Amino acid sequence: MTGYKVANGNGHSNGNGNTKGTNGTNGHSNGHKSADYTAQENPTMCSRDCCSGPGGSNRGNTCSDKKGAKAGSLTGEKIIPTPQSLLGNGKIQCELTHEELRALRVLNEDTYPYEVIEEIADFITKGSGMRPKIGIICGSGLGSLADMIQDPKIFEYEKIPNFPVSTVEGHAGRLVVGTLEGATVMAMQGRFHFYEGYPLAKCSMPVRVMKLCGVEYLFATNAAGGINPRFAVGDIMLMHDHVNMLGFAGNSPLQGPNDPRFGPRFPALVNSYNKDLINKAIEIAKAMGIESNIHVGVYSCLGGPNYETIAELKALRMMGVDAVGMSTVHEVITARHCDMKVFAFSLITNKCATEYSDKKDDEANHDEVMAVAKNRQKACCELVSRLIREIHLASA
Ligand SMILES: O=P(O)(O)O[C@@H]1C[C@H](O)[C@@H](CO)O1
Ligand code: HPA
Repeated sequence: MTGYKVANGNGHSNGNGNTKGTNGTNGHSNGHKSADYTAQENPTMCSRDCCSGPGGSNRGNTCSDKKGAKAGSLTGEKIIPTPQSLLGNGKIQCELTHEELRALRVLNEDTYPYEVIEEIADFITKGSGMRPKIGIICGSGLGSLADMIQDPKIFEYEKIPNFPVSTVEGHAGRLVVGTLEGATVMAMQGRFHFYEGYPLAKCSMPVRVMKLCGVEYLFATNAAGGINPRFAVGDIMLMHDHVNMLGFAGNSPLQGPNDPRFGPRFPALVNSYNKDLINKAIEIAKAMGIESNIHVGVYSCLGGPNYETIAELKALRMMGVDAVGMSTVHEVITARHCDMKVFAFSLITNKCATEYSDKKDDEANHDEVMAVAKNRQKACCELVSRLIREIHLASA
């Protein structure tokens, strides 16, 4: 390993296992045409595939006319508007305001336009009266990182326009803006995971919000399984690289049209993890007396929500992966795309078995992940706050 001053030599060992739908625009012939609908004529709308599925497939064939739809029930069931039926071909008029329609469209889109991200960032900077310099993403069970923030302004995700919501235990679902060690920061207490059903661009959209709020440094943390046999539960692995397994499968947060206001079409990802910050973190760990619990290594993100099979873990190890999780990589890609400096670490919450065994102990589980995170939150908080202090002092 080059470039890192790990004194205990127990860190990274590279390599070898040791160390949308449109509404009724075609095909719909059973009595009603989407273009005929107005709020006045028809306050309710059929939500079946025949009306609201892609292209109006007319599959249901039970929806005979708009009179039937207006009555609100054709077969005794309640008929409700759907996003697809409302957003179809632009000819539909309904009682939703322009803003509500736009919000529905954004929630149904995979990617967020620059202007929408800008609006979210404005909402946060105006609401907090701050332009934070450091963004923090709290991993599973590591929400206490955000509890350290002084004079916090708290934004519940559900109250932020066009923001997704957190669905995972251990991810509170709020954005905390304030100061930490003198620096202005914003922290996500709860991130979005691919397995929650969000596309990767949506999972990492908050990183772009951070950028437009003024954030220059991204601190991303996660709970991860240790594959490197030298890692113990409770250790911290500073990420110096990653293997993007979702990318191997052709999935990226940068897929789709590229908006150059965020960054280039083809960003380079070598040196994604800031070496100076890694070295500073190692120095801090020495000063804290936890040097023997610190490693530098390679993280890989799988889609989850299932934990990995033994064969998968063996394969990851052969690829040089030291720790495995279900997040962070797409956030880092998005951050590097818009030229943020990145510092990221994994808290090793469980050891991953790479040999077959009947021992139940070998099975990862989320309760254990949360319990270990709770136990180690103090050390993680101290590492983060001391590093932020260094950044702040260096820029003062
Ligand atoms: O958000 P992170 O990556 O810290 O959460 C990890 C991965 C899964 O969400 C969960 C599994 O226990 O913890
Ligand atoms: N695998 C994937 N994600 C995880 C693990 C794991 O073993 N532990 C915590 N998050």
